[in-house]
Amino acid sequence: AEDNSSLSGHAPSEGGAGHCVWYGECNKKSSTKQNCPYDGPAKPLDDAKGKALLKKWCDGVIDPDKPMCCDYAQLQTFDQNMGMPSSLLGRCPSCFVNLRRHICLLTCAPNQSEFLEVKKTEVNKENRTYITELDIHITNDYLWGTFNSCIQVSVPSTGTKALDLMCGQWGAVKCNPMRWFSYMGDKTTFSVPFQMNYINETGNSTGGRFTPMDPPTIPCSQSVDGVSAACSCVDCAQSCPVPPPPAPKPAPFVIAGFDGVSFLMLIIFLAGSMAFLMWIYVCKPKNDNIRGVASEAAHELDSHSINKSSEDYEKPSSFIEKLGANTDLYLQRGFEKWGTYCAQKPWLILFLGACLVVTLGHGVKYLKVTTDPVELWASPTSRSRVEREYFDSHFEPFYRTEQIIIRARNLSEIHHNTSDGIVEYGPAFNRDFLLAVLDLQERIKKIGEGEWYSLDKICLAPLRSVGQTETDVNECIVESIWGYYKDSIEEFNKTELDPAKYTTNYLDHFIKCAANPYDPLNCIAPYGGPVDPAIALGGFLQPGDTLAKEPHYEKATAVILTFILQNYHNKSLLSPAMEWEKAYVEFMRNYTETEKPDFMDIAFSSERSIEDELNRESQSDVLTILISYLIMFAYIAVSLGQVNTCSRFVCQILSDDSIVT
Ligand SMILES: CC(C)CCC[C@@H](C)[C@H]1CC[C@H]2[C@@H]3CC=C4C[C@@H](O)CC[C@]4(C)[C@H]3CC[C@]12C
Repeated sequence: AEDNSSLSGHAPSEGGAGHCVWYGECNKKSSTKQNCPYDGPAKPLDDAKGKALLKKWCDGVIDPDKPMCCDYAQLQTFDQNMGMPSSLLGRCPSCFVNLRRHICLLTCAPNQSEFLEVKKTEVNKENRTYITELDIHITNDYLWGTFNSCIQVSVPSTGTKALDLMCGQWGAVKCNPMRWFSYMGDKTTFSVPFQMNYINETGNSTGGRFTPMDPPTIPCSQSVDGVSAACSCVDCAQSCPVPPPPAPKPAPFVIAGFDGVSFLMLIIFLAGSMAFLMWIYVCKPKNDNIRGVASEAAHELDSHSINKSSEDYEKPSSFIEKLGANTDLYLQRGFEKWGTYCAQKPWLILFLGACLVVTLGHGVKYLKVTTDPVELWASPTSRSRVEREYFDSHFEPFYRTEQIIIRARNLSEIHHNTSDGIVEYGPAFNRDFLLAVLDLQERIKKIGEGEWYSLDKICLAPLRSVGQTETDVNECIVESIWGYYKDSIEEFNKTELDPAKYTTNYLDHFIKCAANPYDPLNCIAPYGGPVDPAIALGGFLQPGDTLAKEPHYEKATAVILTFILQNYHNKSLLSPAMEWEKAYVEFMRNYTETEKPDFMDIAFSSERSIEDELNRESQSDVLTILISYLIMFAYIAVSLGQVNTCSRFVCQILSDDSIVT
């Protein structure tokens, strides 16, 4: 190898036009070709096929009719090498166009020397000199613009991000523009012909000799030509629909620093009481007779007296009044007779009464206490209920969910040293805390083991093969952060070294999986599917944040375990699930009361919890209702039954005077 520094160090030619640094291909390197150094003016491209290739890849960047620094052979190599990035990034045109622009300029721009500097050349067996190392001066704006437009592009066939494959060992999560471009410029990377050192505008050691390449970039949320569509939401966060910001809360109603409503009520109460007292003590005429309850003269009350008929009053009564008084009279007489009869034949009456109660009481057999919230709170004819019914009977209802929310208590944040500086993790990432969560999760999975209602028989296991007879709990969907570590402490304890020699551990692994839960190798949970970080973690949203804005999952303060069970429209198939849920609630109650470590705060719920609660409430009501009925009966017996001796009533406290009517 010969260091050919004479090729470098061109001052931009007069008029700032620049010239070529290479032209044509001089050496073959496995699948790609290495260019020949050429230090002269650009040459016109006369080849029609070459122009077609330029139109295909560099439309609008390189003018095919003007002289340039590439020949047809180079354009062919270019064309051959674009297959791979095109299949990875082609889903998102703006990203791909951005990336292509600099490769076009690099390959063909007539003013190459303004931003390219050949650093090393070698001579091959045929005695031809070819380029092996090159500096590319490029602006930060371009690097960041292109990076930002490509970072989220996904590769659906592998379930990864395009930059997982294009950023070398960094993967998409730890990729940044410099890491990405240096990987693409590394001569050891497949299909890269020579070492290309991307030198960004700010890190200039060139002393202004070069004008950095600065192709314009298009954000991924914008269309490339104003006609075609922009990149989809999957490939570009900026393209995702943003929910309208919530309307600002109305200012609280406050009077003199107090809650407005309470304050007004207090004023009204005080004014009312004042007015009432004033009226009593000041305005009320001394000899005014309030028409009282006890007034014998009061017409209305007195009209109920059975001893007088309506004619006994001086004032003639209206028809309605007469009707009322007569009805009263007949009722009174009728019941008087009936009462006397009962009192004369108490045993017969008691016997007949008992018979009646027993016969009617048989209806209790058909009594059903409704605890299904849907039955209770939705009208059977409401449209949503009818539609739900139809859906459920054809496709089965939504799964049964069992959820446990575990919050870290009195644990501090974790500071983790990474190649991107110190990253702060929320207390939910405390090692002991997570291990305790795993322990709890595994014990819940074992509830009912070996019984007819064990979890593996009732859970939702979508990846189980049809007709499979042997079932395993590990096939059950469990949405838990431990899915990222395959529910294994060994996986959890694994550490690695990243390219910058920083140790990476479970924390880095989490960041990687939160960014791409579908990563088939590293992040897929044991059940065979992804774990959504927004469901497995809690407490990571700062006030005002939404899930739409790439939340910082690593700030989580709580973890959530979700177990998903199969649900059936046909309620009779639900008994194993009901039984398991009962055992689960029992277990959780016991765990939170006796075993829960101090650093955990636990809340749990099961699908049957609402029904259980309704059941419990209606049962606790029974006692209340019984007692109030007893009191009512006692009152009626005492006040209407003319009880006048203590011997007839057990209650000694009630003296004759107070109850005699
Ligand atoms: C898949 C990954 C990581 C790499 C993706 C970027 C590839 C496609 C880029 C990076 C560097 C690029 C090369 C840079 C320089 C030249 C020399 C030119 O005369 C023909 C094109 C050619 C050969 C480019 C082809 C495309 C290329 C290989």
